[in-house]
Amino acid sequence: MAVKKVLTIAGSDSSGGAGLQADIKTFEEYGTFGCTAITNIVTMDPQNNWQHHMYPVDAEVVREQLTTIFSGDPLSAMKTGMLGSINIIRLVSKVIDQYKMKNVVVDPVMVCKGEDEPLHPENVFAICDHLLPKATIVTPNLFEAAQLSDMQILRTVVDMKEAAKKIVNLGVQYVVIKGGNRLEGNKAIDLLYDGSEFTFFEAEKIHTNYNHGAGCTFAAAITAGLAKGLSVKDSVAKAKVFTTEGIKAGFAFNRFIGPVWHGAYNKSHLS
Ligand SMILES: Nc1ncnc2c1ncn2[C@@H]1O[C@H](COP(=O)(O)OP(=O)(O)O)[C@@H](O)[C@H]1O
Ligand SMILES: Cc1ncc(COP(=O)(O)O)c(C=O)c1O
Repeated sequence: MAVKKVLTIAGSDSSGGAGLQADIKTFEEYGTFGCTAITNIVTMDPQNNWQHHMYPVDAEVVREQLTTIFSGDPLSAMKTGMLGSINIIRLVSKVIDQYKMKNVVVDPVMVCKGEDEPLHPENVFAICDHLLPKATIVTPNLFEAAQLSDMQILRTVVDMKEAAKKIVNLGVQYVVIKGGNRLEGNKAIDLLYDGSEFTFFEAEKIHTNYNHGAGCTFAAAITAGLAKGLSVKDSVAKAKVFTTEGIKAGFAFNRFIGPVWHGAYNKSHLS
């Protein structure tokens, strides 16, 4: 059987843990073939407390990358990460229609970990208007879920349920809200909602700071699972285990940051 082609439209994280680097590493671990359209190049400054700098790619260049990618056989699934501008969000929306894409995973990246303001608040509205009605699943963390649902910061599972209902009302088929490290308690709880049923996915909370790229890895794993024909629920269940293994194997990249290791799941399951 031919290998399944999958796409990420995302920013580049040169440190290798997050962004499109996380995505293609994860796609590869799942045995799928990853294509990338780069929207931003993110650099981090070790002389300046790891301050992030964003170098946006022109929307026209993103369009050319997408034309390259869609010039062959159809893709089985796609995900979006850091999109950066309304023009790029609109472009992605058009491409989903033009190529009749199914299995669309939207990771509504608004901040890099540790920050608490959306980089571009206007993009939140554009994601809601142009992407969510066309997406199979959206994968916000607690902060992003609060932004999408126009709620205050989410603190409890009850808050997560309320936000999930509001987000599905925006037109997306499924939402999975990642409680992760930020939810109080000793479990990392994620909540999947399809408009009628709530499903919880739980793992022991791992006490680590080395979880850079966990969100990207989780969304990329869902994307690859869908491409391989898993249901949404099974894709999320497998992505949860895949990401948890990655976090357990996280390591210090330098004194500022520690990425997950995308190869951990297969290493532990194959050896
Ligand atoms: N410390 C942790 N222990 C266990 N699972 C975690 C931990 N931190 C995050 N996760 C899980 O990793 C996945 C990504 O979540 P998160 O890190 O919150 O996303 P993001 O990178 O978008 O903020 C989710 O399944 C979440 O529950
Ligand atoms: C390009 C890019 N995308 C996404 C993210 C978000 O990463 P995470 O998966 O840790 O939330 C980052 C964080 O640095 C990034 O640089």
